[in-house]
Amino acid sequence: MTLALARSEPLLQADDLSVTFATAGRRVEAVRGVSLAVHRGEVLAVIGESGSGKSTLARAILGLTPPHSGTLRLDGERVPLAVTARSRVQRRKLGMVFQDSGAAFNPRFSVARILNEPIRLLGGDAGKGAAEELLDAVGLSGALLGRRPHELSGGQRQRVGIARALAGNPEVLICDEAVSALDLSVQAQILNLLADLLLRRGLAILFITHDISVVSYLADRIAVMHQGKIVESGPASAVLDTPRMAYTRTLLASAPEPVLRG
Ligand SMILES: Nc1ncnc2c1ncn2[C@@H]1O[C@H](COP(=O)(O)OP(=O)(O)OP(=O)(O)O)[C@@H](O)[C@H]1O
Repeated sequence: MTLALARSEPLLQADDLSVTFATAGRRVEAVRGVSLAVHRGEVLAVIGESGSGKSTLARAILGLTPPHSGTLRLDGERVPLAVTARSRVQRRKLGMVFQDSGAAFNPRFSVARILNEPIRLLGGDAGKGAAEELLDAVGLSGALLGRRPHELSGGQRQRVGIARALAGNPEVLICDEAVSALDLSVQAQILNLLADLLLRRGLAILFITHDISVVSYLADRIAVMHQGKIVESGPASAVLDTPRMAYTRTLLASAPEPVLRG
């Protein structure tokens, strides 16, 4: 998917990020010294089994779970790990797509309200057809603006989730299991949409999934996470075709056939 753009600063760069949870007298090192970089027009997939630390890594980058050490840069600019007024503004460069975006929507809100909330919050003009433009960007008709989440299909809800993530005009999309809850045919449509947005908007995508069958289509590079660490990374074809680590080979061996091939 990589655009033929001159290499500059990565849009997203994390160095030596670590996150530790202390619960009930037990320390869990969920993310251990993770470094990664994603450039404009590029998809980096982070794969790993459940509990390997993928979601914690995403949450740390988003400032939802502060890391205890490491550095984070967005578009070359250092972002404080702790959430501050300034880091909140800096993190507007990030958009987040969750596994089941619909579950996060207020069931009483219309699609228009779901989209207008972040538009207003980010200082945009919610009255000027911005929500309709967002729907258009994700391949949905403005006719859905009056619908409630339960009146949408799973695929439509995920498209609205992506539209909401785009509301702040982010440069980086962090997709955490963004297609894992969808039927195979709908997965393919959403992967195509993400590929399309990547090219049209010049985004960088960090695509987190336990499901290796979806990464061969979208990912330029793959980082394999195991017990909080990145144990192997490289171009997608190299990691998928000639994995170096036994862990990666086991992970790949347990994967179903790819949804789409790149
Ligand atoms: N808030 C928390 N408090 C304590 N431990 C946590 C917390 N969140 C995650 N963990 C632990 O951190 C480790 C990594 O979890 P994480 O959810 O990041 O993994 P994951 O790869 O995203 O898995 P999954 O896909 O199942 O969510 C696990 O051992 C998990 O139990």
